[in-house]
Amino acid sequence: MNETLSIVIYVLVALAVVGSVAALLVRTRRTPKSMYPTRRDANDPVTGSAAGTDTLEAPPGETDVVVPDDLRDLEETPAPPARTIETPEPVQGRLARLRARLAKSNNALGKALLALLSSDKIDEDVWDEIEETLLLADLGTEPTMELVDALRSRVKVSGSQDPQEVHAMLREELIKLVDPTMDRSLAVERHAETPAVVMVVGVNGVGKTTTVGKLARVLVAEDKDVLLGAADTFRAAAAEQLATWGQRVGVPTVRSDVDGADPASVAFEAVKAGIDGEVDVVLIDTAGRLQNKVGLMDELGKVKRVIEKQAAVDEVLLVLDATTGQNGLTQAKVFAEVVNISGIVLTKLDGTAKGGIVVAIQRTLGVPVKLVGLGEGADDLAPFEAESFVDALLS
Ligand SMILES: Nc1nc2c(ncn2[C@@H]2O[C@H](COP(=O)(O)OP(=O)(O)OP(=O)(O)O)[C@@H](O)[C@H]2O)c(=O)[nH]1
Repeated sequence: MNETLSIVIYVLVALAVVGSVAALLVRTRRTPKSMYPTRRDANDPVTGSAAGTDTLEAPPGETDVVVPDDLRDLEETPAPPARTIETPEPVQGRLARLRARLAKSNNALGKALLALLSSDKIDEDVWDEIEETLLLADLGTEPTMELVDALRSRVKVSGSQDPQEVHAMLREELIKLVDPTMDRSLAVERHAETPAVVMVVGVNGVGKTTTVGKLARVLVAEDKDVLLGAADTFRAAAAEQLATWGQRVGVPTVRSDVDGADPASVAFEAVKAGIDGEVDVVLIDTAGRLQNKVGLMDELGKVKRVIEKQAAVDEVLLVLDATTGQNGLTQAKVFAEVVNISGIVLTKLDGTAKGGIVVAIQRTLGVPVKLVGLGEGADDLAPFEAESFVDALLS
């Protein structure tokens, strides 16, 4: 009897022990995970993963940095209710579509040049017309002269009037002008301790916010962890516009709800959140500043200096609107005096036959065009490649 009683007691004790261990395990699993509890590695989940059914992940935790007075309301956009995150179009498909669009918008230029070069006899009048066509495409005076001179002497030396041969020569000379040797890669690789930081600058209305949104999509499609900083505190709706772009691909946005808050502080907080959250890339949108307003341009320099207190700025992308032609060049020069521009984003190339501006800008600044905007759609941003650009012009 005694023996039976001890067995029953043993069984009860054993059951109680197993029960409490199980309860402990379940509770441990339910403990919410912080974004990256330890150093991030390849197995960590990607915030805002491109997977079509993912929901938004909470933005990085609070920072312990002292927030300036006018930024008391600085906040990261609260995680919105679960929503479907868009999957950006893969790079290859996007490029093929955009190439076709570029070819279409520059059709007039390509057709005019080929028609001229196909004439029975390439005489002085034809050369004059070629010159005029290139100038109208915003190639700029010096590059136009160089190209026409080079082509003339090649045609003379070869004695060829065969349109196909002349076309091939024109292609080669144009590629030389666009310069395939320039490094057009984007510096978006994370450093050991800090994210890559990309600042996007330019005058108002050129497409900065749209470019930041499109670029975030490209990076998310490449499985990068991205965070946006809305340092455009000048235009009230800009932060909202940026946060909407971010939400679409599941990327958090650091912003201030105070109108006219100090943009440098917002940029600082964004980079801080990027460091704490161990993201790969922080993209900073800035206000469209009028390049003739000295105060605003000084402010842009300050934004950069403040960011650099915590992390290197890897790219400063100057956004220029291709439809503004030579005016864009004047803007570019003023910006280059305030910050070191590392690359150009040429937007609205879909709406102009003035693709020649690419050459003029690169010549003036000595900085490569790295990206081109070819439409208002979310995936209408393409890396710039000299050869395919020229092929699109001449197709
Ligand atoms: N067709 C075309 N439109 C574009 C392109 N990029 C931007 N846009 C449009 O240009 C307009 C201005 O774009 P935003 O991104 O708001 O310009 P922003 O430079 O941020 O403007 P501010 O915030 O006022 O400084 C919007 O209507 C965009 O849809 C492009 O590559 N092609």
